[in-house]
Amino acid sequence: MAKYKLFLLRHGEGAWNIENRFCSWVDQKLSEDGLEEARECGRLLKAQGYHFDQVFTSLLSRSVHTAWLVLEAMGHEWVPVVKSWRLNERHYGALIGLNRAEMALNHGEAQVKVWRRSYDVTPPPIDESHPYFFEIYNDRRYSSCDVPKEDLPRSESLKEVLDRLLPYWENVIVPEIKKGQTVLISAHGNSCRALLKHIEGISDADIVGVTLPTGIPILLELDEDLRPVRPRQLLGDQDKIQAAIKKVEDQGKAKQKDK
Ligand SMILES: O=C(OP(=O)(O)O)[C@H](O)COP(=O)(O)O
Repeated sequence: MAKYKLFLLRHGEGAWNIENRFCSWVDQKLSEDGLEEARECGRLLKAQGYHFDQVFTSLLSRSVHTAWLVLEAMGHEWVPVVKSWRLNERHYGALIGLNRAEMALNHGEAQVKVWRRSYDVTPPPIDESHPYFFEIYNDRRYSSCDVPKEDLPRSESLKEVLDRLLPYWENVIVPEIKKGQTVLISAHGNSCRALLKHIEGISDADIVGVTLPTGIPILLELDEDLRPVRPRQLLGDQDKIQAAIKKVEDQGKAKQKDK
C-alpha cells in the first residue's frame, strides 16, 4: 500500500541539450522547446489531479525555471520552492562544454557511455585553464552553500553525486515527505538518476541502463520507509517518452549530427 507520492523531474530541454554538449554546472537556460516541455508537464500534472506542497530544485536556472513553469501551469505559483547545490547536475569536470558526438568519434561510443552512465567513473577534474572554470566558481550562487566554495566538486562520478545528495535527501527532503507533504524534485538527468538508484535500490551495473528524458514527470509511490511499492511511472504518452529516452541515448553516438 502506497503511503507517499514523490515526483522527480528532469528539467525541460536546455540550450546545450540541443548542441549536444555536456552542460553540467554551466548555467544554460531552457530552449524554446524546453519552456514548452515544462508548461506541458504542469498541464499534465494538473489534468491528472496532482498537487505539490513543496518543490526542491538545484541552483541551476534550468531546474528552477522548469519548477516555476510547472507551478504556473498548475495555477499553484504559491507553492514554496527550495534550492540547493546538492541537487545540481553531476559535475562533468573537464568534459563540460564538449560535444558528445565528437567525443564518440575521438574516443569511441563505449568510452562515452562509460563517462556518461557508469556508476563510479569520475571524469578528469576541471581546472583554471578550462574555459568555464571562472564562470562557474565565481558565481555568487556558490558563495552561500553549506560547504566552502573550495570544497565544491571539480568533477563527479554518479556515486559522488549520490554522496553529496544523500545528506540533503535524508535531512531536508525526507522529513517533509514523512510529514505528509507531496514533493516535486525538479533537477537533472544525473541527480535524478542518483536519487532513483538510492530509492529503488538499483545495482551499480543496472544504473548504466537508466536514461531519463527531459520534461517528463516520474511518479514514485512509496511505503512508510520510502521504498517503492510499484515500478516508477513516467507520466504522459508512452510512445513519446520512449522516443525522448532514445534521443538522449543517441546523443552519445558518433554518427549523430547536431540539430
Ligand atoms: O547537464 C546535463 O544534464 P541536464 O540536461 O539534465 O542538466 C548533462 O550534460 C547530461 O549529460 P548526459 O546525458 O550525457 O549525462
